[in-house]
Amino acid sequence: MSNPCDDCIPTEVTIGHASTPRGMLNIGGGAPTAVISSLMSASLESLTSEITDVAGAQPDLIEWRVDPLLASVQASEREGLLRTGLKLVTDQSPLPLLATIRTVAEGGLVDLSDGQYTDFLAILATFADAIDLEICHPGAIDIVEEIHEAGSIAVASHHDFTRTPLTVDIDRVFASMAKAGADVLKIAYMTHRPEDALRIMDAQLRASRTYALPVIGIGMGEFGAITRICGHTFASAATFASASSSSAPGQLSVEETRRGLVTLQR
Ligand SMILES: O=C1C[C@@](O)(C(=O)O)C[C@@H](O)[C@@H]1O
Repeated sequence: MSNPCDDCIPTEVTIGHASTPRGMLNIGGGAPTAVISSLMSASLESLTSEITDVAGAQPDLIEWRVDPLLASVQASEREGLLRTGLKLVTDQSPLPLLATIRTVAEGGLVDLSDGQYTDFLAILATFADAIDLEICHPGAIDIVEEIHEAGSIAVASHHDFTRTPLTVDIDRVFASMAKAGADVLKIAYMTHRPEDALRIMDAQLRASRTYALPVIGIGMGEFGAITRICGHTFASAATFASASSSSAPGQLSVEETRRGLVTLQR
């Protein structure tokens, strides 16, 4: 069967570098939908074993969710912990690494000042292969260039853990991400009915045809499960799956996700 997205502008983004032990991964364009699993450790002690567990599930890329670790200590201790954790994770991960600080405003665990959020992302960009950038966070747009100069990839993101926004609002979010110069555009919204999943897949397909960039669309919750396996049909460059622990409601395991992706990709 021909690719349903034949009329899209082909795009491929490389995450990581062949020169590191983590290697590199191409997403978007003709590449199969990549599977990403998250590290959710709240302590340095558990990070090492979690890396082994997550890598053992064989995703294509590892997301380090830094917010549980940062939330475990006082504000004054956070930068030191971030630097130590970054060294540990980049040294030990056998796969390319996406570093994410999910703030409370977007369903995560840590609340940072605006300056601290962007400062921490700039530190992460010096070693991590890709950086999640909450596009609505004040100052986020201003550090896209810094992320690029550090040799990393900017994955613009927008999350709503309560609902799926209206189509017009999702389209606007994608437009602001592309305008900011992001390399990958990602949305993740809570679904409560089948129509929510349809809206996400519709918007992600349109965005992939509008911008020459890889797009990731995720529906959280029960009705969103289909969005996690339909990447080939509806042009989602990557998806998230649980390995050692789940980082969002409705995630399938790496194995289930891969089986679904392979079944629908024919
Ligand atoms: O953006 C996402 C997607 C996600 O929220 C999900 O629903 O799988 C999981 C998060 O860890 C990740 O940063």
